[in-house]
Amino acid sequence: MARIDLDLAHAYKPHPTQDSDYALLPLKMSFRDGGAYALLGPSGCGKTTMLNIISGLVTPSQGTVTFDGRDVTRMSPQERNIAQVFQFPVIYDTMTVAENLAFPLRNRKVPAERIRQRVGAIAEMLEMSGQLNQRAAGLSADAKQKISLGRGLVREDVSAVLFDEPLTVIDPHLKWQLRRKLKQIHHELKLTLIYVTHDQVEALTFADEVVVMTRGRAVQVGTADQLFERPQHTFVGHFIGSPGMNFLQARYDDGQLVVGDCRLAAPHDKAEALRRAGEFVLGVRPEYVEPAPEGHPEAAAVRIEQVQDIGTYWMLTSRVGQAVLKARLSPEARVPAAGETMWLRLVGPHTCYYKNEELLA
Ligand SMILES: Nc1ncnc2c1ncn2[C@@H]1O[C@H](COP(=O)(O)OP(=O)(O)OP(=O)(O)O)[C@@H](O)[C@H]1O
Repeated sequence: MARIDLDLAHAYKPHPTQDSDYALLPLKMSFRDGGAYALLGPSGCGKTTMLNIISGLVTPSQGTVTFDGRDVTRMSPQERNIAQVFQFPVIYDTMTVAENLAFPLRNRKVPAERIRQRVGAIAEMLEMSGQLNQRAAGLSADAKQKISLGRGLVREDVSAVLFDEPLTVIDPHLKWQLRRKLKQIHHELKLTLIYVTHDQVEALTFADEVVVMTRGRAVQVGTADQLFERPQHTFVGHFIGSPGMNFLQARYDDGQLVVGDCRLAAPHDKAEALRRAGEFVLGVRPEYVEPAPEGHPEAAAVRIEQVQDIGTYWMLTSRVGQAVLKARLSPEARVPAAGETMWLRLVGPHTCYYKNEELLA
């Protein structure tokens, strides 16, 4: 296992001049030895590029990759000792499940007894012990991908195991089970795992820390809780959560926050930073927008546009000035009707404030 440090940028085209020429803008980042990470972001944000730079399939156009302080920037995946699992199964159809799992170990001349133990342990973790002597050719796509996962995890001496959307071909129910399994395997094997996905649920259930990426930038590295509670960038607020954070244009005026036509009391501990910022964006998650009594200093009077029953909660859609405001109400709350005016609290301990997309206070 290794600690991985990136200090680099990457452009596929020569002579990049503007931000949009880069697949990865200049970044500095570390992956802890034995940590489970997810690279999360929409299509084209640079996740696969980052993964391929870590594995050695792509050489960064500038900067370095180090494993435990050793410069590996120009080394191949073999020299870096990386295991990789791709979207689609990479296995030998003519071999049995056991032979497929053993293959990476045989290649490395691991003693036969150790291979037997390790293949047995991995098959058990993946619940494939009963299929060890079956030929891979006859297995379902799900089972074949499980073998690919097993082949990625079977070696004990790898620097890291990298996964590129490995559950794409897996049936939704099994996907859920395998995500949990991978997390459990991580706890048992203590391997450094890096997992690319565009699915926030997949990232948040699998990883200890999630790297959120957009347009070639890693905008925040954090635990599920940190990404939910204190998004460092508006993209994180928007991308994490369902629906994401509400964003409202706001300005500071004489000890108050002006949002649309409403004047709200500025939070004491953040008032100075907001005064200095002048204009900013107020961010509040639908989960933290609460009904408030009429005239509450931290609440705005809003007109309810839509009320949806989501089963375990109500989702209100309202408007503050031009902006849409979503609120998630518990089933015990009094539910307003569309067209009603209601007071909703926007300023509270969970409210975040942004300037130029970055967290300000
Ligand atoms: N081999 C390549 N040559 C040129 N441009 C590339 C190459 N691979 C990726 N890109 C570009 O680099 C940017 C980042 O792509 P990348 O595949 O890393 O994103 P991603 O987040 O993994 O997206 P996806 O989930 O769609 O794979 C995109 O604009 C993409 O078009």
